Amino acid sequence: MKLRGLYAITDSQLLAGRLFSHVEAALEGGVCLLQYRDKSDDAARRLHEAEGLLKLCERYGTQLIINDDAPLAAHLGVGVHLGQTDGPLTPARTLLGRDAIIGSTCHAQLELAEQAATEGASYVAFGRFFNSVTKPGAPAADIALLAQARARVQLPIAVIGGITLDNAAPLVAHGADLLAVIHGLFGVDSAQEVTRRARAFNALFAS
Ligand SMILES: Cc1ncc(COP(=O)(O)OP(=O)(O)O)c(N)n1
Ligand SMILES: Cc1nc(C(=O)O)sc1CCOP(=O)(O)O
Ligand SMILES: [Mg+2]
Repeated sequence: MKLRGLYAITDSQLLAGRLFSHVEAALEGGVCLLQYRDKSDDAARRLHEAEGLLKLCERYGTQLIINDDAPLAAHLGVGVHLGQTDGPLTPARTLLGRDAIIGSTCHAQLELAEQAATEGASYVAFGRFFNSVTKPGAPAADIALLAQARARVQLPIAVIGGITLDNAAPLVAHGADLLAVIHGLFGVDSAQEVTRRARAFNALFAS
């Protein structure tokens, strides 16, 4: 499966009361990967929501990724995204199997991306490229990093942090494969607008 296009990420506060409707609207517009990102420790709600999102993803032929939680990903038979403090990649690969999609946060450090590739990651993620409402304190990354990453790491490259329709095109032009977006996709009341934005993000990969 080719990892290229919009990588939609949920946010429990932003999507409170409209998680499924806004996610379905995004899927309608086209989503390559959907990440369920819930930073709470409400295990029952997390399981219920992740199961619901998996059903939606299956209907639209989209892969679901669970943020932080490899055991939950294993329970559902889906992929996982792990940050630098979310546990090692190698045991996650053993747990989830060779076909699972496993992503790794590499901030702005090429060495972390090379290590992630060695340890079996499916894609590497760099960021934050712009000011982020969701995670303002994330370490900053510069767009020049992307050409270096392309040369040194043979994996799909995800970019994240403050990405909107107004600033995403240069990231794609400099080698990004996946645009990982929360607020720039879901930060709007109208489900129709979410669908429009999803289509517009994907159109950036058309040429
Ligand atoms: C695609 C993607 N890239 C980076 C992150 C950030 O992961 P992490 O550093 O573990 O931070 P949290 O998202 O867990 O707060 C991500 N989730 N997805
Ligand atoms: C979850 C996350 N990780 C980041 C990193 O740089 O690693 S930035 C970020 C927030 C992404 O949300 P938004 O699209 O609303 O800025
Ligand atoms: Mg994490």
